[in-house]
Amino acid sequence: MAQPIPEAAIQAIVEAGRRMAERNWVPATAGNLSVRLPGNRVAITRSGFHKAHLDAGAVMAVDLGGAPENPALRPSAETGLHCGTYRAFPEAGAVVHGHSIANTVLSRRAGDSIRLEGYELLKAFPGLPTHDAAVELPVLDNDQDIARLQRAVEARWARMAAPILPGYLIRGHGVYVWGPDMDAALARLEGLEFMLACEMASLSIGAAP
Ligand SMILES: CSC[C@@H](O)[C@@H](O)C(=O)COP(=O)(O)O
Ligand SMILES: [Zn+2]
Repeated sequence: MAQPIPEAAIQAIVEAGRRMAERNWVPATAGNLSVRLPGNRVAITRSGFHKAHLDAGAVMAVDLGGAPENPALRPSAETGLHCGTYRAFPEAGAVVHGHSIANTVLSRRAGDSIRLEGYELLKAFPGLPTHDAAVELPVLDNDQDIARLQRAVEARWARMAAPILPGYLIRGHGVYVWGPDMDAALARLEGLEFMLACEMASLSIGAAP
C-alpha cells in the first residue's frame, strides 16, 4: 500500500500554483510543479489541471523514473523533465515549470542560450553574490517527445561548466527552474522572470538590454 503524500508537499504545490497563476505564468492548463519526497518519491501535478485551482486531488506520486504509484492517474505530461532534474541534482527539492509571455517570446528569438548580465536579480541564483556577473541561460528546442527532450537537456548539462544554472528555457514553450525547496525554486523563478521581463522591455524601447 502506497504511503500518503505529506500534507506539506501538497500545500507547497497548491500555493506555488496559485502564485504562478497570479503572475500569468500558467495560462490555460500550462505549467507543472513537483516536490521531492523521501524514499525516491516525487509529488507532482496531475496532467491537465489549472494551476490556479490545485488541491490535494490534483497532486499524485511518481517514482524517480516517472512511474505513477497509482497507474489509474496520469501525471504531468512533462514528468520526465522533473524526474530527470531530481536524478541529476540530489540537492533539487522542488521543480517548477511556467509559460510566461517573456520566456515564450524571448526563447523563440534566441539561439541556444540567453545571456543575462549586470542584473541585481542575478543574486537570486546560487553562487552569484553580486550583480557583476553574467550567466548563459540554456535554450533547448521544444520537443513533444519528453524522454528525447530530457536527453537533450542532459547533453547540454554535460557541456556546461559547473555549477550548472538551476534553470533552462524550452523554445516557444516555457521555463524550468529548481531549488532546494519550493520557496527557493519560486524565488529563483521570480528573479529569472523579472530579468526576462527586463530584456523584453529593453527590446520594446529599442535599448540594449
Ligand atoms: C496547456 S498546453 C501546455 C502543456 O502542453 C504542457 O506544456 C504543460 O505545461 C502542462 O502539461 P501538464 O500535462 O498539465 O503538466
Ligand atoms: Zn509546458
